Amino acid sequence: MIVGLTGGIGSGKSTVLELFVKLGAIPFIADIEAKQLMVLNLELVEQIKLLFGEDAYKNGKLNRAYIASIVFNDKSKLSRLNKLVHPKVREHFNEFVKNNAGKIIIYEAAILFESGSNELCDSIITVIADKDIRIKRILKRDSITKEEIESRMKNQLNDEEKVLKSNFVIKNHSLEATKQQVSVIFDVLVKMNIS
Ligand SMILES: CC(C)(COP(=O)(O)OP(=O)(O)OC[C@H]1O[C@@H](n2cnc3c(N)ncnc32)[C@H](O)[C@@H]1O)[C@@H](O)C(=O)NCCC(=O)NCCS
Ligand SMILES: Nc1ncnc2c1ncn2[C@@H]1O[C@H](COP(=O)(O)OP(=O)(O)OP(=O)(O)O)[C@@H](O)[C@H]1O
Repeated sequence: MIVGLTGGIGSGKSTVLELFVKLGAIPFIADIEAKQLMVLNLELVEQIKLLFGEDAYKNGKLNRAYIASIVFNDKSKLSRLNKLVHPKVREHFNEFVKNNAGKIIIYEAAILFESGSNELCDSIITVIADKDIRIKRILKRDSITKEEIESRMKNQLNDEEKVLKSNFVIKNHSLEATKQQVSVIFDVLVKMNIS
C-alpha cells in the first residue's frame, strides 16, 4: 500500500513521517532520493551541468544553494530540473515498492501533487500548519531568509488545494495532537491494507 505524505515547506512532514515509522510504516523520502540521484546518476549529473553549468557541483557535491538561487526564481528552470529528476526518482521508487510488497509505504514529498506522484498513491495525507508558524519553524531550523522561504512557497500548491485532493489531513500545531492524529490514521491504514 502506497501512502503519499505531503505538505508545504515547514509544515512538519518529516516530523509526521517519523511518527508513522515508529508505528511500523516504511519510509521513502523523495527529496533524499532526488538529492542522492543528482550526485550518483552520471547521466543526470551531465544533464544538470548542461542546464546550470559546472557551478552546479562544488567538490563533487551538489551546490544546492546555487541551484536553489536559480530555480526558485525561475519557473522554467525549475520545471526543466523537475523533468530531469522526477522520472529517475520514480524508477527508484518502483524498485522500492517491489522490495516492500504488502507493507505500508509512506512516500514523502513536498511536491507530491506538483510532480504527479499522487497518481502512484492509494491514499494521501496532507500536513498543514499556519503560514506564520511554518515560517518561524524554518527560520529556526535552516539558515535561510524569510524571502527565500516565501519564494519556495510560491512554487508549491497552497494548503486549500492540497486538502481538497487528500484522504487525510493532519493539522500540525501541537505535537501531542499530531501524535494522536497519526495514531488514528495509522489504524485506518492498517485496516485498509488488510482488506
Ligand atoms: C533546488 C534544490 C537543490 C535546493 O535544495 P535545498 O536543500 O536548498 O532545499 P530543499 O530541497 O530542502 O527544499 C526546500 C523546500 O523547497 C521546496 N522544493 C524543493 N524542490 C522543489 C521543487 N522541485 N518544486 C517546488 N518546491 C520545491 C520544498 O518545500 C522543500 O521543502 C533541491 O530542492 C532540488 O534538488 N530540487 C529538485 C529535485 C526535487 O524536485 N526534489 C523534491 C522532491 S522529488
Ligand atoms: N508540532 C510541532 N511543534 C513544534 N515544532 C515542530 C512541530 N512539528 C515540526 N516542528 C519543527 O519544525 C521544523 C519543520 O518541521 P519538519 O522538518 O518536520 O517539516 P517539513 O515539512 O518536513 O519541512 P521541509 O518541507 O522544509 O522539509 C523542524 O525543526 C521540526 O522539528
